[in-house]
This record gives sequence, structure tokens and C-alpha cells, in this order.
Amino acid sequence: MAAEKTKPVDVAVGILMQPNGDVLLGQRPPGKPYPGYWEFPGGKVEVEESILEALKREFMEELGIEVLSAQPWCCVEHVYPHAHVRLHFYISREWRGEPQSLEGQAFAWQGSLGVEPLLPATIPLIEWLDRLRYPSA
Ligand SMILES: Nc1nc2c([nH]c(=O)n2[C@H]2C[C@H](O)[C@@H](COP(=O)(O)OP(=O)(O)OP(=O)(O)O)O2)c(=O)[nH]1
Repeated sequence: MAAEKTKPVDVAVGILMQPNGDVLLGQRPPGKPYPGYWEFPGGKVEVEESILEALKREFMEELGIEVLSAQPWCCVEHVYPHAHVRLHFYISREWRGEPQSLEGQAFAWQGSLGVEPLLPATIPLIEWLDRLRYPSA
């Protein structure tokens, strides 16, 4: 069945934002679709899990970070050849711990984004994010 005719898979995605506007990105590891592409950390929401619960679980599993609070920001749907995803982006300014590479992935704090390539569904968000981070620019 073509991916666009399938029910979307919910994905919880977190944007950790420092007071200066820097945000945390991770690089997708080998073995996943789009290996080497940069993304905001997160992953698929499991059955009977809320989006916020999934977000907190993924941050702990991938980075050893405890997300203390996060607010829903925007939702984007995208049809990839491998999946139809519904991405729930949350912004968090409150967390505990320093990111650790628990799954062997690279990560980077970024101001104006310098890492490439980004996952296709994430690209439009960068402009919206910059308007939020740098309102006077
Ligand atoms: N985490 C994340 N996923 C994104 C972003 N943009 C984007 O299109 N996606 C897509 C890529 C994947 O199809 C999906 C995330 O699924 P995933 O396979 O990485 O999730 P997971 O960690 O739960 O993986 P797994 O259990 O299946 O191994 O969302 C983004 O900025 N962050």
C-alpha cells in the first residue's frame, strides 16, 4: 500500500532551547531511514503513551536528558517513501542533564543552523523557529 494511503504514525519531537536560542540536533545513525541526516531528537509514540510521555522517554533513552517541561509548538505531516508521519514538535526550555551519545549518534547545539542535510519534513521549521528565537532579526 502506498504510504500516503496509510494512517500516519505519530512522532514526538523535542526542541531543547537554551536562553540564547541555541537548539539541540542529533544525527540519524546508520541502519535507520535517512542515515546521516540531522533531526531534532525524538521518536515514535508507542501504544497507550501520550506524546509528552514519548518525548520524555526518547530523550532519556537517546541522550540521558530528563525533560522537565515542554510545550506543544506545531504539528507537521509528511509522506516519505518509508512512512507517513505526523510530527508533534514540542519546545522545552527546562531539562536536567547534559546530552550524552547513548545510541552512538552525533549531536550538536546550533544557533543559525549549520548542519546538513536536515530531514525533509524538518527543513521548513527552521525558518519558523528562527522567527521565534530571533524576533528582532
Ligand atoms: N526525531 C525526529 N524524527 C523526524 C524529524 N523529522 C522527520 O521527518 N522525522 C521522521 C523520521 C522518521 O520517519 C520518524 C521518526 O521515526 P524514528 O524511526 O526515528 O523513530 P524511533 O526512534 O522510534 O525509531 P525505531 O524505534 O523505529 O527504530 O519521523 C525530526 O526532526 N526529528
